[in-house]
Amino acid sequence: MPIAADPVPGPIPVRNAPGAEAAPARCLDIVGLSKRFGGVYAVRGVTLRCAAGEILGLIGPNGAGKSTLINLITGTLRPDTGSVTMNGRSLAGLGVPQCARAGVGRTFQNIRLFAHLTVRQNVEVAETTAARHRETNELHEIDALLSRMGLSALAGRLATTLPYGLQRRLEIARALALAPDYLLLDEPAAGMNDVESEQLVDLIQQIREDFGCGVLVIEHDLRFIRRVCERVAVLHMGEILTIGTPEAVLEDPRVIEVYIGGGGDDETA
Ligand SMILES: Nc1ncnc2c1ncn2[C@@H]1O[C@H](COP(=O)(O)OP(=O)(O)OP(=O)(O)O)[C@@H](O)[C@H]1O
Repeated sequence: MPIAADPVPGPIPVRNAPGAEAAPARCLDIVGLSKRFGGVYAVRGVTLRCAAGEILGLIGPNGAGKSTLINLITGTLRPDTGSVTMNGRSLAGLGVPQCARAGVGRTFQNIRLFAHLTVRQNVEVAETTAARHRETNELHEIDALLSRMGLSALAGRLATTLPYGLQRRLEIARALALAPDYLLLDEPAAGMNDVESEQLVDLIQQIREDFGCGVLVIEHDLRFIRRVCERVAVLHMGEILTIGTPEAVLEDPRVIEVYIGGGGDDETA
């Protein structure tokens, strides 16, 4: 029998929505960030302000430096120069767990769930960590997250037995359990069919509304980026080529040249 997600419920009452009175400024600031491998810059002088509650896209052809940038933000890699701050707090020198505790949640290009744990346990691990280090509320509780992501009925299944699209959703649920101020999604629509991808657009927008966190989306699917993002930054050879609205960016001749015309990924819209 095919495995199906529960219908995703409507909005949960908002507590930390953008503009809510007690909401902190949840900005992710990247200033002059550089990283070299050998003599080659993977990321060079990148400055990017991810505004509170913003859904910001990060695109660029293969090898542009997107994964390196996300790894620098999340503590997987140490920058050679530059800084990353979350809510004004420097993440310099912090490792992966400390960055997560500081408010940076992420998913991975190649899904990295705990294979030997159930769907529920995968979320539980993150929720337990968050309860010790972050201010959480009822939205971050395991059952609420599973319900929000349409995974309640699958809670007892081993995570890796889920279809690909649902594993991606589970990764988002696990990242949200950490009560992040900023959520970094690395190719969240990869491997999804059109229907799943469309549902994911709605889900990401709903997550932003409900949880009040900003979202940085790395994605090759430009149709997806156009639908979900308010601004898009283009990375090319490790540097920011341009930042703007999806319409302006995707029609920019320089972007078409390096990203679409240059043998990059097709926009299938
Ligand atoms: N650990 C590493 N050692 C050496 N070079 C690396 C390493 N990681 C990345 N690079 C190089 O840095 C550059 C940027 O790679 P990166 O993976 O960040 O690009 P990307 O935009 O994420 O590409 P893709 O879309 O294919 O995932 C590439 O030239 C890559 O070969």
